[in-house]
Amino acid sequence: MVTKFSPRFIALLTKPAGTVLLLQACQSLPPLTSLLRFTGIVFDNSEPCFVFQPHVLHQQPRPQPPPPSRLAPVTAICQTVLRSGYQRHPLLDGPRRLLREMPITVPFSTSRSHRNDSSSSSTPTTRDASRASPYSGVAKLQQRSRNDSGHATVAEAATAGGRAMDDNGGGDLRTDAGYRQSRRAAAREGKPVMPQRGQFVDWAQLRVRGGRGGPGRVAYEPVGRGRHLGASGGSGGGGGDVIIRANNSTTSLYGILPVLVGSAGSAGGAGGRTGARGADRVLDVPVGTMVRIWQASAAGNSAEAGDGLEDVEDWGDAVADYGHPVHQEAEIFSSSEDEGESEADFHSASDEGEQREGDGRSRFAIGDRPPLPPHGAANLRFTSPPIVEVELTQAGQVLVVARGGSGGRGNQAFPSLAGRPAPSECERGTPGQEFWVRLETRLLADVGFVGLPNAGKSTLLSAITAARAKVGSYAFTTIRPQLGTILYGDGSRLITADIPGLVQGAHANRGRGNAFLRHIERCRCMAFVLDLSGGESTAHHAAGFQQSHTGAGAGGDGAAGRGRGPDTRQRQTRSHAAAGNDGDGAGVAAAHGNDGDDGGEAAAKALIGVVPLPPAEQLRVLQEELRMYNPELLAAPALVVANKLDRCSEPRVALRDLMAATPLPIVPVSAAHSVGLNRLKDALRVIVRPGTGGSET
Ligand SMILES: Nc1nc2c(ncn2[C@@H]2O[C@H](COP(=O)(O)OP(=O)(O)OP(=O)(O)O)[C@@H](O)[C@H]2O)c(=O)[nH]1
Ligand SMILES: [Mg+2]
Repeated sequence: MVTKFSPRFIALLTKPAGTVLLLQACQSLPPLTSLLRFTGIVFDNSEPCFVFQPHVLHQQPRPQPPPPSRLAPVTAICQTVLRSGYQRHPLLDGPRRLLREMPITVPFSTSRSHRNDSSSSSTPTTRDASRASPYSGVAKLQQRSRNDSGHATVAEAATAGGRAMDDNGGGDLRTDAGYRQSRRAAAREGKPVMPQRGQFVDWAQLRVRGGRGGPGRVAYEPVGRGRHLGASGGSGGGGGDVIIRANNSTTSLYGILPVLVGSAGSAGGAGGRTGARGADRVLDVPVGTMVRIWQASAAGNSAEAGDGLEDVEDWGDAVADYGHPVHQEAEIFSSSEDEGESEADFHSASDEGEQREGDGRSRFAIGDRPPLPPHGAANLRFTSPPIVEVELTQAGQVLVVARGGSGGRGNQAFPSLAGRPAPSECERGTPGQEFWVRLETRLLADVGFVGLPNAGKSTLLSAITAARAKVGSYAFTTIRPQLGTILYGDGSRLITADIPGLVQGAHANRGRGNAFLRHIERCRCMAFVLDLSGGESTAHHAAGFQQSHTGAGAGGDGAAGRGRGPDTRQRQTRSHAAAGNDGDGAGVAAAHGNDGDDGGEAAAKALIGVVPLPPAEQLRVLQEELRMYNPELLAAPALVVANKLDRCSEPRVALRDLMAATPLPIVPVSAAHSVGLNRLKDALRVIVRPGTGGSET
């Protein structure tokens, strides 16, 4: 069938992409056209020849465009931004690329599931995974604690291990004594500690950068019957975006890498082929996550900025190290320094020859390294307001936080003048956008336990769910919210959340109140957990105080309290623990004994809940704090859990006073002695799902 080879055909044959089929126009053309995709005509001595792409012979289906529904989330988020009156940002302008299901290429496995790129050869090796794992940072921390402090520190940590200091976490790591020891050693030395797997991480801070665009290509091909060469270098592909997506199956910000970079675009090819677009990096966050974006220059910068090409191994360590400050508990963002980071740093980073197609991680690692801040959360500070503030309120909403750079033009895109040699210029791709992102998420629970410190919230959670919350006879035992699930006989379940204790002034962020109050915003219902024996304790304390002063045996009540107390792990490790209200007499008497006349300190203790207020007063304080923080919170269905019934000498009187103070339903319980818990579970179910009454007992 092929009769003649035109110069054009010869040129096509030299293409690196493969061969083409040249067919002369003949009778067999009509049936062939149904099989083959026509791509062009060349004329050779006035005889028309037809050029077809060979792969079509296999009748491959044409690539279908992605379903248009993928665009919907983008539109949705834009609308959300507009509707909610947030400042519009160029990030949200213009047409959006279709969101591709590309990997996050997180080079380690976490409790969060990240999808891997099907085309990616970047599946991490075991060695890579261990290197880049957040726990490699912990291992390093452990190592460092050994190095810095010698065996004494580790031995000390091992001793502390017997004291059951474990935090709220779960999972395999709970059994890893070395890991726990390293956490304790680090905490003692004031170093930041990574959260344990299973812990709820409610904020994270990271740096995002779109992938660099691929470079253009300089290439030539014969034109005009091969008499001279024309430019045929294609443009580079665009860099991948960094995208944040709200996902229902993600519950925590645990394990988020401190730096996310979109993959770079591929270089352009000969024959006018455009390079492939870099892979997007999609970060799944829980629904309800607040995303705040700052310019890259808004925070302190690292001395390591733009220090050229680095070995992948170094990079892995850097990521692991940098992971520590990201999850710190630091709240203050007060001062800032200008970053002084130059574009040239990035330009120098990505050389054409170093780009590897289809390997997001290597591209992420080599030559495209964004500057890292020095260790310590104190270095991540923003004084200016964020340029974008968006809450992802629905599953599937996406936000393109950093767009990839555009690909450089190949020499084909440059003008060529007749009679002059083809242009030999091409462009490098532009770097992607770069920003700081702070993510804050909130628990989503059916019921939130709200109470002053030491009211028994964690004890209650442990009693009615399978969760094992840390219990202690001192205020602020719980510093991270924890979830638990109540299972009912009919198979239904309720998610309950133990929120850290609130103090007077929490709405003004006293005692990190804001961090805790925002979790309450996401609870459908509220259970105000009160210490029913609160008012009495003050009287008991006074008695203990008098006893200690008259020398009539300090802490008699305290001894009784300890005897009754269910918490066998009571420790006096914190300064205010000495004044804990459980096992209390001795501690409070001692505290009062030191400064018995100091009314200011007593008031301060009452303020943080160490000396519990009467139940009605506790409720008033809690409701007042909620009202000051967000008045809508008080509209949520609620009930009162009157806890520590066993400690109350006059329960009827206390309950009657409480009923007079509030119209809310009151459920008296003793969490420690499992009294009234079934009744409480029923009541919780009724307020969460009205109409699903019925006794469990
Ligand atoms: N006698 C008695 N003690 C209780 C009861 N419930 C809790 N406690 C004790 O009260 C103390 C505080 O309990 P937690 O559950 O840690 O209190 P919390 O409200 O979670 O405290 P924070 O985490 O600091 O907000 C512990 O010593 C518990 O053993 C109860 O029903 N009876
Ligand atoms: Mg607690």
